[in-house]
Amino acid sequence: MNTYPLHIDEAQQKVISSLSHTTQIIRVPLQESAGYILGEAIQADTDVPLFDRSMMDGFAVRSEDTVGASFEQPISFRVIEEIPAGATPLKQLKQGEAARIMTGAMLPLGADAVCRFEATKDAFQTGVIEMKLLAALEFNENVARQGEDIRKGSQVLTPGMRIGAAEIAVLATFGISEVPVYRKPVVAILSSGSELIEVSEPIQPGKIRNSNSLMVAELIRQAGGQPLLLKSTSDDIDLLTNEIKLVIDQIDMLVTTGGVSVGDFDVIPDVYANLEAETIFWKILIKPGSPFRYAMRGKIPFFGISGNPAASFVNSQLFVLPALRKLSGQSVANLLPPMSQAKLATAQPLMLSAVKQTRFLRATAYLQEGILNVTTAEGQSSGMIGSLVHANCLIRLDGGVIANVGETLPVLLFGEVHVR
Ligand SMILES: Nc1nc2c(c(=O)[nH]1)N[C@H]1C(S)=C(S)[C@@H](COP(=O)(O)OP(=O)(O)OC[C@H]3O[C@@H](n4cnc5c(N)ncnc54)[C@H](O)[C@@H]3O)O[C@H]1N2
Ligand code: MOO
Ligand SMILES: [Mg+2]
Repeated sequence: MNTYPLHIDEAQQKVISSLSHTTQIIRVPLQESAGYILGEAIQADTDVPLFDRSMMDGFAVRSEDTVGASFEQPISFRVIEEIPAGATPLKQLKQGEAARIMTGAMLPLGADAVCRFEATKDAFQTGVIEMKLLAALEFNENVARQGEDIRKGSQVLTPGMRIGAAEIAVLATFGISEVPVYRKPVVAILSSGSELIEVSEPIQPGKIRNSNSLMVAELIRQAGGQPLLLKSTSDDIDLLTNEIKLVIDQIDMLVTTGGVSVGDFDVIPDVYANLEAETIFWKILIKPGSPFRYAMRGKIPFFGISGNPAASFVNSQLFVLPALRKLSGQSVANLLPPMSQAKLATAQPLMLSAVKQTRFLRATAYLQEGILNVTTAEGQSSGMIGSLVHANCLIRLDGGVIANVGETLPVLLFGEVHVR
């Protein structure tokens, strides 16, 4: 184990390199597949579109027949049939002929362009047998060609992609109602602390409600893990050990909150030792969240995150979620949290302690005149949760720095950014 606190970058690399991703594939119904990581490549077994089709409500024509058409000199066409979407055309277009056609309908043989109703004279009413065209059309105008979107045989989705709305649309298009995905990593969450009471319990002197468990569970759910909430337990080594033992064979990761500093009742190191987990490192040069402890029991990583709620949040963003991305099989260029650059828009410069710690300040990033600005939230103490509610990012400030107003700083975005 390390004898000195680790730099954040080193600590993150140690976590990521200690893990390998799950390869177990399950099949889930398409409508429940969002948030899963795709486990197999998806090949296009047909062209998309499957047939040449109209992009407009109007008339299918041969573009060569439209040359010279204008408002002053319309060209007349004989309407030979009507083709609604979903129907197959019965006739082939010959010179001077048009077919009334709706958006999405199959183009008749012979046609190579579609004119909109708006480019014809008095053609909105149905049943007209003569169409007068007011403008010339180019070859392929208002036509979607077979395979122009996706070619048969091409790989449309690759393993490791996170399934969202767009991927669901593609899977639906190819008739994949059962999706091969990696099983979601199961992450047990256990909050330790004799002061903790359940959310539904009335408040008692000296006690606080357990807010960490559900917060961490939600972060895990959003990142594609399956949270497994254990009952929060007092700072009792045996009780905590047993609580974990009950589930140890069914989990991929363990997150404990609290009990990792140097207090008389900070018993998490003993609990991990009881479970024969090997400590990889303890303490990092960050604030909040410095007493973070990382251990491994065989292949199962144990994340001993700090009990202070804001520290719990930061430890989760910096360690738990990148680890989850790796375990879940997600192929992203960088498993670390996505960083952006934002201009410091506070009234005063940020003055930091000279201690060589990387600070993660709760902050709000917003767009103004195309530039990402950031202001710090009121209340940066590790125990505060109020300031998290209004924050959408964490400003990263490396040790011993003064950040001036207008300076560009790295920010870890975790929420939506709005325009101001
Ligand atoms: N002598 C020292 N004391 C402390 C140090 C230190 O270096 N020397 N480090 C401080 C720092 S920094 C942090 S961060 C905290 C970390 O404490 P623990 O991780 O051991 O967490 P606890 O002691 O269990 O609790 C801390 C704080 O958080 C509240 N808490 C705990 N669990 C929950 C929960 N599930 N939901 C809401 N709030 C929770 C708890 O009541 C405490 O107030 O240690 C400092 N001390
Ligand atoms: O690491 Mo603690 O969260 O700095 O207060
Ligand atoms: Mg403590």
